[in-house]
Amino acid sequence: MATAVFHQSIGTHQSHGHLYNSGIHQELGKSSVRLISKAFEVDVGLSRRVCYNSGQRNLGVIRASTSQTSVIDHVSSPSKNKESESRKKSNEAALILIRHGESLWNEKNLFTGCVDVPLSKKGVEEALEAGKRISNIPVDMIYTSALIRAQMTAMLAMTQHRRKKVPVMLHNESEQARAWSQIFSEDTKLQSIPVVADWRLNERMYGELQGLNKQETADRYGKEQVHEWRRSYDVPPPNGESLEMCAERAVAYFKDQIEPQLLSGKNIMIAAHGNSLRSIIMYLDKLTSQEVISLELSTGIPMLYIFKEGKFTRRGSPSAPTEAGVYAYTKKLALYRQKLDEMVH
Ligand SMILES: O=C(O)[C@@H](CO)OP(=O)(O)O
Repeated sequence: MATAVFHQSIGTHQSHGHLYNSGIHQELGKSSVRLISKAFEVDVGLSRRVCYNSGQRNLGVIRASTSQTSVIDHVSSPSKNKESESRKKSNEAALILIRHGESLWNEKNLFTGCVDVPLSKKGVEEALEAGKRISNIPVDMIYTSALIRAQMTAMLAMTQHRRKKVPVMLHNESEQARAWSQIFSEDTKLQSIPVVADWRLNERMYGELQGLNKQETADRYGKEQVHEWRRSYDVPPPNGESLEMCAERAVAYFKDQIEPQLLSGKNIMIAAHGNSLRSIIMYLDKLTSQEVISLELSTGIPMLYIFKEGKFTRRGSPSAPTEAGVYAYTKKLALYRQKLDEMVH
């Protein structure tokens, strides 16, 4: 299978698969970073449990704790056999993936990971531009990470959408948050797009590299070592997540929460991060752990997939709202665009 590369590639370095030098833990250790790592470790622990459960595909417990919303229609969790049947008969749905626009730490060339940094001015512009590119594609639900740069990107992009529905953040963190954020008008609900934020779509936790300058780190530990930390599949950066570990929670979340929505015909946008999206694309495009090494995602470039009969087909990136080709991919997309045109005239 040809290696999938979106927009640009950083080259063809090979992963050597050897372990990182454990001495680096002491050298790079910073108490603030440690705190973040600790907080995250708790979550990673939980995700492991989620992953074991997710093998069964019937996730009553996880669903109950994460998918109650005031705006979303509930999708029941089908049993394994029924699921493969319903996959075959599934409705067609669009899936848009967007890596957040440039952040203030991308601008400074710092490892960011789970540090919660906002977009730069350029990132804001990229998010608006991404929004223009997808302004004719239907979006029924939005998933973002728990990090502000992905959330800003999703919200800014939606300001450009021609359908003018209002993205509404769902707050299911407590009973009170849920109760206090209810919408009491069915009409208003219909004009809203539920936005689900979940930490499992977060950037991979970069461990003790978080906050360090990428160039300085390469100068200090060698280009090859740093490339291995950044792009290999199974070598984690010091005290951080490898892509494989990131996939354990991001792909599990995608399968458990997002795929059922696609199966029911909902058009979905996911605004997330370079590495959480690399792991999801690896799953969608069935890339090998060798192929994913050269998969690079640029900031603010939307990628369109069509989900039909249980299969994901990558349709590339719409380059402009006026571009005819993208909307001709499927009848449904063409019709949607036509409706939007009629609404305006
Ligand atoms: O710093 C990070 O969090 C990521 C994305 O910007 O870096 P990398 O390019 O190494 O995946």
